[in-house]
Amino acid sequence: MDKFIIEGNGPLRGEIVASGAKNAALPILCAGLLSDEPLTVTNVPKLWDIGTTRKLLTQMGVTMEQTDSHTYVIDAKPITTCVAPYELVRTMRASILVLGPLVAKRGEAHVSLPGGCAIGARPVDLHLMGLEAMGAEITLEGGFIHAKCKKLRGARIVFDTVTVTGTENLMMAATLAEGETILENAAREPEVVDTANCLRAMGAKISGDGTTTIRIQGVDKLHAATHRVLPDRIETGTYLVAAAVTRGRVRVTQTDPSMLDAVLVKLQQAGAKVQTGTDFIDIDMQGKRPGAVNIHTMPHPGFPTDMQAQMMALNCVAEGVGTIRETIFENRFMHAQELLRLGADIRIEGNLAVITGRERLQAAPIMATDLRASASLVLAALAADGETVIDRIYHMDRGYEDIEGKFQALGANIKRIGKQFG
Ligand SMILES: CC(=O)N[C@H]1[C@@H](OP(=O)(O)OP(=O)(O)OC[C@H]2O[C@@H](n3ccc(=O)[nH]c3=O)[C@H](O)[C@@H]2O)O[C@H](CO)[C@@H](O)[C@@H]1O
Ligand SMILES: C=C(OP(=O)(O)O)C(=O)O
Repeated sequence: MDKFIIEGNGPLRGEIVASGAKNAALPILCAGLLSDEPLTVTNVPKLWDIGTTRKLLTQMGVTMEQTDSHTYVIDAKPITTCVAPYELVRTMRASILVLGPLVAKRGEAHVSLPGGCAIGARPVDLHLMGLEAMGAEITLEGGFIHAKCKKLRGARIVFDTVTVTGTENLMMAATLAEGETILENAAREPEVVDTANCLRAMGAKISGDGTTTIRIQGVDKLHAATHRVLPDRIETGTYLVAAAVTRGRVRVTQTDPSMLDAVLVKLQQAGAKVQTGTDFIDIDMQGKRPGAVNIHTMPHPGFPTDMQAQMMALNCVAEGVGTIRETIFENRFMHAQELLRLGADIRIEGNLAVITGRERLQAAPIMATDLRASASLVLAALAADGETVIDRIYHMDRGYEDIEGKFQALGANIKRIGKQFG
């Protein structure tokens, strides 16, 4: 199993390019199932989850041809089966995103129930409730969701909890339904908007994405299109926090600062000088130790839960006491146990973490438990004295392209032992 060896060696300095967003690329690749004509997707990040999506689609008979390092052409015309098997779904929960497109276009779907994961139970009841409201017949048997419907019909669907993939799944399904679908209390994440942009390029009639009410007027069919995936705001944010943790100065280019408002405000509160252009963000700690910040995770445009672990790493080395309240997932503090092993001072009370910053952390062998937890451990290791070995970093390969390459470009002393991904 791959490990990272990281030696904290002072401030990170330099420039990196943001990759395409994992959480937009995944629904967009699945949107290819909605048409019998090809969908070309560019700026697809090189990640494990993209490889898993490719396996998932190709085992259905769909072709997903890679035409250059970051471009895929999906052709769902030759589809032979509408099954998403357990072996793939269990490694990537976002596999649930094939459910809506399959029922809408093919009239049936058989998707393994994703089950719980390291960050919480993560049920999919709202995805199912929405499809049922649109006329699908849903049964659960043998660990599978079986959904059937000759033709979905438009419905008004009210989410009692904001769900990102739930919004995307139902928005995709509604593009081919009869009549109008209204999604209330919809997720406003930029990745939902990017998915809507791709669907519109395919001929879908969608309005209101980016607000809490999305309206979709069903059409008979979707057509060929090309779409560029938007930049990854969480990857961007992770490198900005890495700069803050190491008291460095970093520029992230080919990104979009408008998607990171809540994160940039917190970095400024931590003492960072932040400057933005249309497609870049500069952060400069001017050699100073960051100050502790208080975080409360919220659906977009609030502070993203996917940046919570990284901010905990920041608070571990900050001056003062910072609190983090996780309101989206019930079990997303797994990184805290490992940060403690590096000498951090963290007290957990339910969904609240109280962190007292330490001037320095000390290297120790630690283990990654989920994607963003891994990122927080890398950041903490960069600010620790000595050589930290992080095990199970395959989690990080799910969501960060060329991790070592990008950190090394910023001057970090990081190397991988084991088999290089890619
Ligand atoms: C591939 C992808 O885009 N993943 C993101 C997506 O995950 P994902 O879409 O799975 O997360 P959701 O937005 O659905 O989850 C939000 C909350 O709603 C609950 N819930 C969700 C669906 C449902 O049917 N019933 C229910 O109760 C969840 O358990 C959780 O407590 O949004 C999360 C929240 O921003 C991010 O952390 C993930 O990175
Ligand atoms: C939790 C995440 O991803 P996923 O929903 O794919 O597990 C994430 O990107 O932080």
